[in-house]
Amino acid sequence: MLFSYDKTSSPLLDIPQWTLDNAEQVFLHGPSGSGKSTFLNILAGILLPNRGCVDILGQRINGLRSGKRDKWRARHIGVVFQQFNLIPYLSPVDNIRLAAHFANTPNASREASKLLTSLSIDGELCHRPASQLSVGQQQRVAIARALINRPELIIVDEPTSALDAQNRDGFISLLMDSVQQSGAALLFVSHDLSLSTHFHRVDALGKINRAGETA
Ligand SMILES: Nc1ncnc2c1ncn2[C@@H]1O[C@H](COP(=O)(O)OP(=O)(O)OP(=O)(O)O)[C@@H](O)[C@H]1O
Repeated sequence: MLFSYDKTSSPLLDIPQWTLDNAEQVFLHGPSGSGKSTFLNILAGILLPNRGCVDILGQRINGLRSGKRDKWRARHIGVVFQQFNLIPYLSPVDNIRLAAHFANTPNASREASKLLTSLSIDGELCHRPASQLSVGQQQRVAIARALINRPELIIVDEPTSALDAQNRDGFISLLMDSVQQSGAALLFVSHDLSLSTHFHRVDALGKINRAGETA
């Protein structure tokens, strides 16, 4: 798979092959600007490779039209991005119900409340606008939102960089517990190598990216 933002320049990513097994938990690291977030966006079908293909669960996602790709992502991939991307004026419950709506997931309200309770967001907090939650609470809502459609793959892009060590460890253990319970595969991107001990496999983007070798 080859990718560059500017098609006239040399590729940012040139990844001959990379695979993730069912239920595998992989930590991917690399220096700032090396293309980690870009790689995640390609795996999630938000960006398309210029050449090559991305197959997830037997589906060639770069072969799907944009609308179908969005639907497919909603059903099969849960994402937690750096800024959480919660809708600020919607409550935790409504943020999660919206994600469920995109994937036609049934019983979303009941499931959303169950998930939020399991992540210690309950009572009045569930109905407050997301903008009025603390960073730690927003993270937990983002985890719940990533899990609501029972995705087979969860992609997490360094949501811990703004946290102190205690909150960071809390976030990682909540995430790992939730992912283990759901049986999903997990790809977690960070440049903080100290977090890598929690994972089955550790990959360096520079090792899997041929463009990185020559840069
Ligand atoms: N939309 C864009 N258009 C053009 N160039 C971009 C775009 N997004 C990112 N880039 C560039 O692509 C390169 C890789 O960016 P990316 O965000 O994937 O790196 P990263 O490894 O995730 O970095 P960080 O660890 O700092 O988050 C950087 O040089 C960045 O400036």
